[in-house]
Amino acid sequence: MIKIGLLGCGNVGHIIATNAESIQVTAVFDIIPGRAEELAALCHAQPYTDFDAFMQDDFSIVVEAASVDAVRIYGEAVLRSGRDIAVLSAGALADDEFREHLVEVAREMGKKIRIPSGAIIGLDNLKVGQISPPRQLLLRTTKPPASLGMTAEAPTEIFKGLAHECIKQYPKNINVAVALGLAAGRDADVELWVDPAAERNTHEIFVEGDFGDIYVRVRNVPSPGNPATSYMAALSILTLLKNLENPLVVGT
Ligand SMILES: NC(=O)C1=CN([C@@H]2O[C@H](COP(=O)(O)OP(=O)(O)OC[C@H]3O[C@@H](n4cnc5c(N)ncnc54)[C@H](OP(=O)(O)O)[C@@H]3O)[C@@H](O)[C@H]2O)C=CC1
Ligand SMILES: O=C([O-])CC(=O)C(=O)O
Repeated sequence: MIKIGLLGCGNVGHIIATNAESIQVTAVFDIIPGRAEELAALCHAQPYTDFDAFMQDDFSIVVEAASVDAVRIYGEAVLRSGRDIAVLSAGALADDEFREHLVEVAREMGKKIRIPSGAIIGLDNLKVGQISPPRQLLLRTTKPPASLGMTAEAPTEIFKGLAHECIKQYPKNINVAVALGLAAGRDADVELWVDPAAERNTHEIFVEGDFGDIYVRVRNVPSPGNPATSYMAALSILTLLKNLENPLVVGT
C-alpha cells in the first residue's frame, strides 16, 4: 500500500484522508496546528506544522493540496528528499523559471511531478498538442460569485487573458487553466466569469488544431468544504494515487 504525506489539511485534504482505501496517509502537514491535528485523528496519521519534521516521516509521495505558494516553498525539498510530488495547485508551474527549475531537480533526482486532471476532463489526449500545436486553446470558467469572495448582480467576466496572468490574480480558482496549458504545450487563453445564477463550477474547453476541433463542458459540483474547489478535483487526486502502481495504464 502506498504511503503518502499530505501537504494541506483543508477541503481536499479531508476528502483524500477520509476516502483513502488503497493508500495510507501516514503524515499530514498544515500551517494551522488545529487543522493538522484534526485531520490526523481522522485518518490515524501523524500531524505536523513543522515541514522538516513532516519530511522525516515514512511516505513515498507528497500530495500537495494546499496552495500555489506551498508548491513554490516546498516543492524542491520534496523532490530532493527522493520522493515524488502530486501537485493540485498546478498554477505554481505557470512561472516558466520555477517550473523549469523544478523539472530539472526532478530529473536529477529521478522523481516525478504529477499533475492530476483536477477539475477538468481531457488532459490526457490534449497532450497531442505537444506534437501538433493547437491554434485555439481556450478555457471559459464560470463560478458562483461567492466562491471567489465577491458579489455580482448579473453574469460578469472578471478576467480575459492568458492563464499565467489569471493565476496570479486568482490562485485559488484557476489552477485548471495552467494544467490545461501544460498538457497541451501552450499557455491557455482564459475567460473567467462569475454568475449569480450558477450553482456549479463550469469549465468549457475549446480547442482547434490539425486534428479537428474539441468542445468539452464540465459542470462540477462544488466540494463540501470549499465551494471554489470542485469535488471532482479531490476525486481526481484519489484516482491518480489509486492507479500509481497499476500495471495497466489507460489514457495517453
Ligand atoms: N488543479 C485543479 O484542478 C484544482 C486545484 N485546486 C487547488 O487545490 C488546492 C487545495 O484546495 P482546497 O483543499 O479546496 O483548499 P483549502 O483552502 O480548503 O485547503 C488548503 C489548506 O492548505 C493550507 N495551506 C495553504 N498554504 C499552505 C502552506 N504554505 N503550507 C501549509 N499549509 C498550507 C491552507 O491553510 P490556509 O487556509 O490558512 O491558507 C488550508 O488549510 C488549492 O490551491 C486549490 O486552488 C482546487 C481545485 C481544482
Ligand atoms: O475546482 C475548480 O473548479 C477549479 C479550481 O478551483 C482551480 O483550478 O483552482
